[in-house]
Amino acid sequence: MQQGVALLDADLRVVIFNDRIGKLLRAPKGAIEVGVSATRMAAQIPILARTQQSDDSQESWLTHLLKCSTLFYQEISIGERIVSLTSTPVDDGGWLVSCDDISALASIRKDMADQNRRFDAALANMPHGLCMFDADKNLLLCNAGYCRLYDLPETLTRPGTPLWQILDYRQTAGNAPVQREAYFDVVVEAALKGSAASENIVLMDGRVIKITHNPMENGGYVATHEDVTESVRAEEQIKHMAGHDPLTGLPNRALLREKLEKELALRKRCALLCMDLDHFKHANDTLGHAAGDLLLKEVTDRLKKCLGEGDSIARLGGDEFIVFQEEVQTKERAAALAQRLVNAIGETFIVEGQPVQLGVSIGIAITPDDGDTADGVLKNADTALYKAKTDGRGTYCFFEPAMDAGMQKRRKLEVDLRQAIAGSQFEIYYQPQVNAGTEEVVGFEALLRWHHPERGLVSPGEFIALAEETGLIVPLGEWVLRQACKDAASWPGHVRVAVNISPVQFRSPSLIHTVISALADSGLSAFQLELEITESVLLTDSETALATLHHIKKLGVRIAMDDFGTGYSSLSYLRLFPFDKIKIDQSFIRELGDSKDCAAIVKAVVDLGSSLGITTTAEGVETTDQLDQVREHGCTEIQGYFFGKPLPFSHVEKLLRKG
Ligand SMILES: Nc1nc2c(ncn2[C@@H]2O[C@@H]3COP(=O)(O)O[C@H]4[C@@H](O)[C@H](n5cnc6c(=O)[nH]c(N)nc65)O[C@@H]4COP(=O)(O)O[C@H]3[C@H]2O)c(=O)[nH]1
Repeated sequence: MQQGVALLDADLRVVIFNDRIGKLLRAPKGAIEVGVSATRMAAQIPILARTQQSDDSQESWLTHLLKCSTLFYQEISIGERIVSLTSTPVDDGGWLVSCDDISALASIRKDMADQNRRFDAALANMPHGLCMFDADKNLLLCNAGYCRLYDLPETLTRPGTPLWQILDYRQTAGNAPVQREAYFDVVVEAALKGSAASENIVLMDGRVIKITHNPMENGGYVATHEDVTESVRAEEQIKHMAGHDPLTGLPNRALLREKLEKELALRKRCALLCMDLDHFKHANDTLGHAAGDLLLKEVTDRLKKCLGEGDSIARLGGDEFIVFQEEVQTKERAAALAQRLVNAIGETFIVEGQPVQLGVSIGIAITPDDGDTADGVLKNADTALYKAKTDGRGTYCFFEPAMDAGMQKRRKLEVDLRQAIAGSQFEIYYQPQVNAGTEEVVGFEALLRWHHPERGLVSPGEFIALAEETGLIVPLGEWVLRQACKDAASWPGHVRVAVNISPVQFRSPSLIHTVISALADSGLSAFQLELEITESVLLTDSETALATLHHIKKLGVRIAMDDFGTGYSSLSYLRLFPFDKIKIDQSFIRELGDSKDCAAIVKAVVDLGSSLGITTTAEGVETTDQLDQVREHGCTEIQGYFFGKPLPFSHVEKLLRKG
């Protein structure tokens, strides 16, 4: 038997006992014997007389036995052991005393108490709110985090508090869910019906609380409440950044495409206005990028002000914007918006105290007529934009299917052009320039020709503009310059070669280096080289352009102003730079016979040239009549079919040999 037992009679004397009791109580020998009284036992075994420290009873075993007749239970520490001591009154007035080693049980109980304490502490320190409600939506328990989250008074945290009472309080405190009904449906009712889920609930004070609720077996639910405002904001920010342009805050291409796809699915009639700022690159280059950014923000503000209700705007990058106009029943509505945009951007901007003039070109496509996919509509609006730009910029243009064919042709030409540059399909033709008096050849103008594998000889009028737009003119122009120098190096020293330099090529930072190395590689004297530029070179960033011109002129290379008279300010540019030559545009020469004005202009230019000591060349002289007139006006040099069409290099050699 594990238990120790002893039976006491009504006089509290031992009637019977087993050995185990003495061992468990660590009784000295003879302390428990038949006939021994409880008082004597207590004297021999002190713990039986000691007042209890634990339990509710403050009595000792002996005191209780002497005055009481109810069951008495004690736990006593004896050395390392915990021993239970139970004294049960028996019917004839005696007691049955039993004791047991409950050390193992006591240790389990202690562990459980510790665990409970730890659980309570964890509950109190939990950063999240935790609450439990029963099936009738009455509070079972909540932790400190829950109270902190909603600033609940203690009276509302007591078990039994109805949920509606807590929510009413939160309503007045300003932190109830914004959509209280929805909160009930998606969280409370769902949990009570037995489904576990997680929901983000927005509160009246703007915070976002993630509520995770789990149904309990008894029909109630337990929920955690976590303040996720910060992470939701961060997530929103990241999402916003993915769909927006950081500089202007406008939606970007990805977001625009998304919106467009949605509208297209509804088959609504909307307008897409694809915009490109005119002269922005120049402003950005001259003012610097910081000012360029300010300018773009200002542009954005102006564009926004032009929009009507339901219209939206996006930035595709650089100086490209898109306006999306909803519900466009008539083209006039889109045209009116486009005109407002053109007018707004046409007004002078002031950036860092500097006036800046921009413009905007707009291509318009209407859905679903001009495309039923986002990419299709965007492409067509872009095609119309290209047309608006070639129509002279600062204007708008609606997409027409015929434009598409033109655009495809242009794309094909671009592909061909790239292949041509890589595959050496170019050749330079040379057109003689003669002295007006002696008719001696003084030079040749280098004119580019393209031997297209399918189309045969293609003239520069068809591809120079495209080469400029795509930037291909830079490598192409460099090839012309190097080849022309190489060819001219075999000519007599007094025969010059004139090479056209495109404004795009002129702005390229490598131009000066290219000129120097073309001369060095070919061995051509700098004085034999003439660069022909048009006034558009000086139109933008004239200070840098003038510096480049001076640098090249210092090398000994001559500079000619081409197409003189076709621009607006040819005359004023003559004051800015000491040109070596003015080439009077062939449009004046062609009209010489019919227009007195043209004759007067040619005369004025020649006079101006002679007073400034500048050579004047009449371009496009085809007839004896034209030749006589330009000679009469005093032109120094002549170029035109009258003296010779542009010829391949091999013919030039023969011509020069003939003298
Ligand atoms: N009807 C008529 N035309 C005449 C007469 N005399 C000359 N022409 C043509 O007038 C153009 C003169 O060249 P441009 O004004 O510099 O105009 C050139 C020039 O601006 C550009 N270009 C040609 N080659 C190059 C080049 O290597 N680089 C650059 N950047 N542009 C070039 O292409 C333009 C056109 O070149 P082309 O077709 O070769 O046309 C040439 C020439 O063939 C004439 O008596 N009657």
